[in-house]
Amino acid sequence: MFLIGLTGGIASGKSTVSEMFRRLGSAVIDADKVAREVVLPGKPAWKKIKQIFGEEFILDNGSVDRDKLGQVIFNDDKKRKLLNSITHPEIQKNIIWKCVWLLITGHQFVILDLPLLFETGNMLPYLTFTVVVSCSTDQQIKRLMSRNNLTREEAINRIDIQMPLTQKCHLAAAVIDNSGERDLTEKQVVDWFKRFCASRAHWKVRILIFLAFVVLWGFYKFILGFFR
Ligand SMILES: CC(C)(COP(=O)(O)OP(=O)(O)OC[C@H]1O[C@@H](n2cnc3c(N)ncnc32)[C@H](O)[C@@H]1O)[C@@H](O)C(=O)NCCC(=O)NCCS
Ligand SMILES: Nc1ncnc2c1ncn2[C@@H]1O[C@H](COP(=O)(O)OP(=O)(O)OP(=O)(O)O)[C@@H](O)[C@H]1O
Repeated sequence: MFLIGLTGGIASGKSTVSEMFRRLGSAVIDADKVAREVVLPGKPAWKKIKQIFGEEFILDNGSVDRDKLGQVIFNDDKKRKLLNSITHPEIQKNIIWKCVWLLITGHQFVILDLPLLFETGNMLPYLTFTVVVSCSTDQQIKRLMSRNNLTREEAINRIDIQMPLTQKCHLAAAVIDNSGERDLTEKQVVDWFKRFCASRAHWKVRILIFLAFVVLWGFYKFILGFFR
């Protein structure tokens, strides 16, 4: 299985790109969705949030008040680290189980859309390849302001708490530029998908050569034993 870590800055276009990979046939694990699953009412992380952050972060219907929690953790390093220490181990476990399930069910390509891939580093040892989705800081600010209804200051603040996008681009094996029109991004996605397919084909050939070698070696030993 090819497990491809997809990351980027906040609102740089990770979901947009992972949706393009999904349309080409990849399975996608979205860490933001997993982060929502692990805080569903009654789950261990939900209990800890209720206990540590307080009842005021739980809505009447029992779910976590995401807006309120966001207002706090995006403005307070200590509280963010605290929330991370509650949610990240649960998110990681859930992702690993999802990967095992996708492996068992025969999926060849899995895109792991993980915003904090390089910040936490937890999933890096399991990945075949890393891809960063990039755009300019100005585009990030504009997209974040219009999607999340934030002020410019709030948007800049959310960008600044993550590792700089330029640094992520240096760490990744590939960069997909999402600063232009969506169809330009899609062309790059198709191109990378073709390369992944070619790379998998190379692996298949290597495995076949190895198996052929093992069979020939066994046959050679058998013949040698026969004439002794
Ligand atoms: C604070 C929460 C409740 C806000 O929820 P909300 O629905 O408003 O935002 P959402 O979850 O869709 O996140 C949007 C983006 O914010 C950024 N972000 C979220 N959490 C963090 C964090 N702890 N540190 C840095 N950036 C973060 C990511 O780029 C993410 O894609 C939520 O983000 C959360 O539970 N965060 C902690 C878990 C986490 O680290 N998630 C990130 C993916 S592993
Ligand atoms: N090439 C593009 N041109 C214009 N708008 C775009 C482009 N790509 C993405 N967007 C818009 O920018 C916003 C952020 O995109 P998206 O949700 O894919 O980012 P993300 O990196 O997944 O965000 P997050 O970090 O919050 O998970 C969305 O409203 C999306 O529709």
